[in-house]
Amino acid sequence: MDIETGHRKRIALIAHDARKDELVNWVTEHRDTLLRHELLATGTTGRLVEEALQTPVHKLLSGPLGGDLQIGALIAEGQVDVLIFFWDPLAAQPHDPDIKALLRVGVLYNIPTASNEATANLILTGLLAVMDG
Ligand SMILES: O=C(CO)COP(=O)(O)O
Repeated sequence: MDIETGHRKRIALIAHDARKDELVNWVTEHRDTLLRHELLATGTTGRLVEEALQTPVHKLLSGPLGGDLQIGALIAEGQVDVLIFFWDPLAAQPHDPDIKALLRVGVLYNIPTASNEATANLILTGLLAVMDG
């Protein structure tokens, strides 16, 4: 897959079902900043973000069907700059091994990763602001 490179950063967005509303609210709040970058997401999350922002999102498979692994592979290939992953701390997921694999490569490749709004805000206001010059 070719994700546009250059000045724009590639931001992967993922949320488990119990936290999708939280992610949709967050992307809506930060719409102007996010629209300056390239967005990719797991299937269902991507559809919701597209609807909320009215902008195209590169959608991978749904998480339980391999979407986490696809985003992990893109991280390994150097095609993701930021990972925003609102995972569910209260419910077991059937694809837990895939989630672990994604989080593992995120650490391995030193990808700024947020699992909650507080950290996601810091990444946007800090890291992306610096990146944007
Ligand atoms: O399960 C997910 C991440 O582990 C998210 O997948 P969806 O965005 O397809 O719901």
